Amino acid sequence: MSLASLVGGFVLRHWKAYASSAVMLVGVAVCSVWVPRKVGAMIDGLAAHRLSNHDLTIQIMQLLALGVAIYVLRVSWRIRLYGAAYRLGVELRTRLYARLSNQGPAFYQKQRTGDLMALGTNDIDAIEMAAGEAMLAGFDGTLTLVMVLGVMLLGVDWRLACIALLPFPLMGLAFWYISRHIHTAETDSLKRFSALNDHVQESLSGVRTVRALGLEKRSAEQFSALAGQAANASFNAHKWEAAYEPAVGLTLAAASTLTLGLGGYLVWNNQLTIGALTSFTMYLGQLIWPMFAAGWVLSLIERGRAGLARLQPMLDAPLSVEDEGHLDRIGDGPLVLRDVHFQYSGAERLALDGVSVALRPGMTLGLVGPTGAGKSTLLRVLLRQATPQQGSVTWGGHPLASYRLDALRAATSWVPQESFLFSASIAENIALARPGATRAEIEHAAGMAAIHDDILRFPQGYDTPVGEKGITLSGGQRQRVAIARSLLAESSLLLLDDALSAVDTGTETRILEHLAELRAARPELTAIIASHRLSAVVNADLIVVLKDGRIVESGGHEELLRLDGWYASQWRYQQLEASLDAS
Ligand SMILES: Nc1ncnc2c1ncn2[C@@H]1O[C@H](COP(=O)(O)OP(=O)(O)OP(=O)(O)O)[C@@H](O)[C@H]1O
Repeated sequence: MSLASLVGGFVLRHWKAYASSAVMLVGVAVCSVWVPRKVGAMIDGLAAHRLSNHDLTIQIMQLLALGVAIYVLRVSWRIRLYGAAYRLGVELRTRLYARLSNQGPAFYQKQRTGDLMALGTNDIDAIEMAAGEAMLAGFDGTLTLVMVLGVMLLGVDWRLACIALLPFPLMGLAFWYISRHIHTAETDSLKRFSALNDHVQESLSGVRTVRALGLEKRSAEQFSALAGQAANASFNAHKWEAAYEPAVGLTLAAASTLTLGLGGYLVWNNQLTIGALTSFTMYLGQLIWPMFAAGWVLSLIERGRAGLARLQPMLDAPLSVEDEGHLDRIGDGPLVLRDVHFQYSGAERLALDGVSVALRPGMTLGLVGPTGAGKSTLLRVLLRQATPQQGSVTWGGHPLASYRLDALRAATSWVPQESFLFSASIAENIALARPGATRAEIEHAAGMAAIHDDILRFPQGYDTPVGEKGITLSGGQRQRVAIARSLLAESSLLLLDDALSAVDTGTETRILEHLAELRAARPELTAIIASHRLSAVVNADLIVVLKDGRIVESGGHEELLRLDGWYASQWRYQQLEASLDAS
């Protein structure tokens, strides 16, 4: 979509605001055009001694009234127009946010957070300016230009008007040349600002790592370099914008010279009065605004076009996970993966290579294997964050893709390896999965996740703020808050992705006991526990060992020990490690 159709469509939808602004603008233009005529008539009246003191006072009062009317109308129409234009920013931001929140991990793997943030702020600001400031200056400038030219041609002297207009085509040529450079410079400026934003976002998110590695100086140098590049790019755009001013100045100087030359000649030959020449010169002065407005509008339009060119691909980016399902209730029946193959884009080998597993409702699957074996990827397939290139996944007798994403998400609770806490209280963080949950339900879930006692020790208990603006929880505490969140959701599929890795074995045992109680109370709850620590999966109904994306062993704990493969050797190793730790 072009900027013109975007802004045009917006103006049509908000035509009342734009139309009332235009009416007020016409009022401003009429009043402004009237002033020089009045001044010219006053001068001629004074020169001819036709004006009495009383007449002069009345005329001066009328001029003052015109000035006040112009002021009031200008303020009112700006308020009206800006009041409408800011809504375009809100609309675009809402669209961008909605699109981004529906994108999956594959999209975010290719995009930089700081860049997306810059799009939502700087670039949309530029587009908003094109619908507000540019429309304002464009309307105002065009109307003033038409009226002033009309009066100059028809109301003062057409010969003067024609000669004064001679330099204007050259100015148009200069404007065209400058605006092309502004577009390039603005595109570069927006890109550089994004890069700077990205650096700030990344280094602030990783500030502890930056400090721990002593990288402050290097990070500051990188920031300084990026800030310098952003400033240079912005300066370059402003340099081009500044080129409008001399073009306007030169055009006006040439027009004034030509006018005074011809005007002087006409006055000398009694073909023009001094008052008319004064009016004409004042009108010429009134052309300064439309000319500056033209430059300003062109540069705002180029800025808006550059912003839209960066924003549009994000709004149009295909969803990395399509939501084309129609079923909104998960059917009864097993969760079945059949010959699932999945390869990340750009990866050289398959992350899942022919995986087949069937889980009856209520079963617990333990997913183990060396690092990089494909455990998290398998969970991502179940979450529909990754779509297998081959094979099928069905749940309750229907392919996963036939469910609506919100239905799937409501039925699934996922605790990722790195759990994220929002800037809110602990209670609010737990209740995210079920916003209407009572305090008793939140505390019950926290008890199941073995975090209740820790929470009571925090300064404000469950109301303690966490996340960026609150206290920092330990990795284990964060994991347990995330587990509490997932248990509160009461969904039918629980996915734990190495979610107990940061808790000690005693806490792990307590959580697993609570999970066993939960499964006894809710026999339909299916759980998949991916873990490096085998103690987390010993009681699972089925344990699957993944290696290089393939299932290399599967069975119950005892069965796998008897098999004496990777699982058995890993079990012995981990048992030995635990006994060494205990001694
Ligand atoms: N986003 C990605 N893009 C490309 N390759 C990826 C991506 N995520 C994972 N991989 C690769 O896919 C393979 C499986 O990774 P996965 O995270 O599923 O393993 P894992 O068994 O969960 O590992 P860990 O136990 O270390 O968490 C690995 O080789 C990994 O490097």
